[in-house]
Amino acid sequence: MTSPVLSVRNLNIDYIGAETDFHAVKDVSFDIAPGELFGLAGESGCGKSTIAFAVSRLHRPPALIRKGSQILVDGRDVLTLDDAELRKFRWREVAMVFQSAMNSLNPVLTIEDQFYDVLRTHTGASRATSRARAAELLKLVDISPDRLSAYPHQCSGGMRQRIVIAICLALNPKLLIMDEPTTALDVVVQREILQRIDVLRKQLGFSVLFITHDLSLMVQVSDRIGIMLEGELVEVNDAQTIYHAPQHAYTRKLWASMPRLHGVQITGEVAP
Ligand SMILES: Nc1ncnc2c1ncn2[C@@H]1O[C@H](COP(=O)(O)OP(=O)(O)OP(=O)(O)O)[C@@H](O)[C@H]1O
Repeated sequence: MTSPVLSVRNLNIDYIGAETDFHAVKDVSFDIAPGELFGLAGESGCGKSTIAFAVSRLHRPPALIRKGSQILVDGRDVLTLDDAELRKFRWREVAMVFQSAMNSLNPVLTIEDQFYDVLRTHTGASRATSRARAAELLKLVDISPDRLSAYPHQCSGGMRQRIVIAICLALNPKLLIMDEPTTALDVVVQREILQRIDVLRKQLGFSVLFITHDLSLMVQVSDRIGIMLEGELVEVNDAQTIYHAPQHAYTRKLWASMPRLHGVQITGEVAP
């Protein structure tokens, strides 16, 4: 078997409180293979975002990762990285698209400058090199390079979200983490963005950790899915099994709680 890009082993995360600690992630283990799109689903508060932040080493106090937890990216434990190693790790190894990331673009910088910021800092790129690379990246997400001179407020929500994804792909990360990346967008735009991600990961070979509470959307785009319940990973299966023959009682309960899609395709293509 090919070595996984991400291997999470016995991950335990607490939120430290004044009175008591809250055990938000309980002994979670899973792998993501190269090029795989792995979905993490479960109701609000089950610990999905806490895992996403830990994998990108963006977790902050009061979140505390317990001893004995391991997060291996390409075999290297990211929990042991020092500050200098972390600067190289972020964007190059793992990039993260947050919930409503479209609002994270700097409103006073043009789209070109937002790319330049990342490319100059991490690769020392000149303005001309950065501009050429930014144009290439925008094309990947179906945006005309004419937009380079625009400001974020001149772009639609869906376009801004795709720009954030393009910036995330600028340094060819091995893993793209998308935490509810399209929740704030309408259904058609959501679908377009996820279709684009599906094409790109096949073309460029990166893996994706995709987080949403929307299981119907998830089965349409994921290879495998992990179901979380109150901090525990209760089932990991391929998308077909999660849809047609869920093994865990909680997965069945999740399905029962949402409108079932008819004619859903789970071959990687999003159903029309
Ligand atoms: N800074 C914090 N301090 C204390 N508890 C927190 C903090 N952040 C999150 N939690 C708790 O940890 C648990 C897991 O939260 P998390 O955001 O990871 O869930 P989630 O599954 O991503 O939910 P959602 O889908 O609503 O984003 C929740 O019970 C939440 O209330």
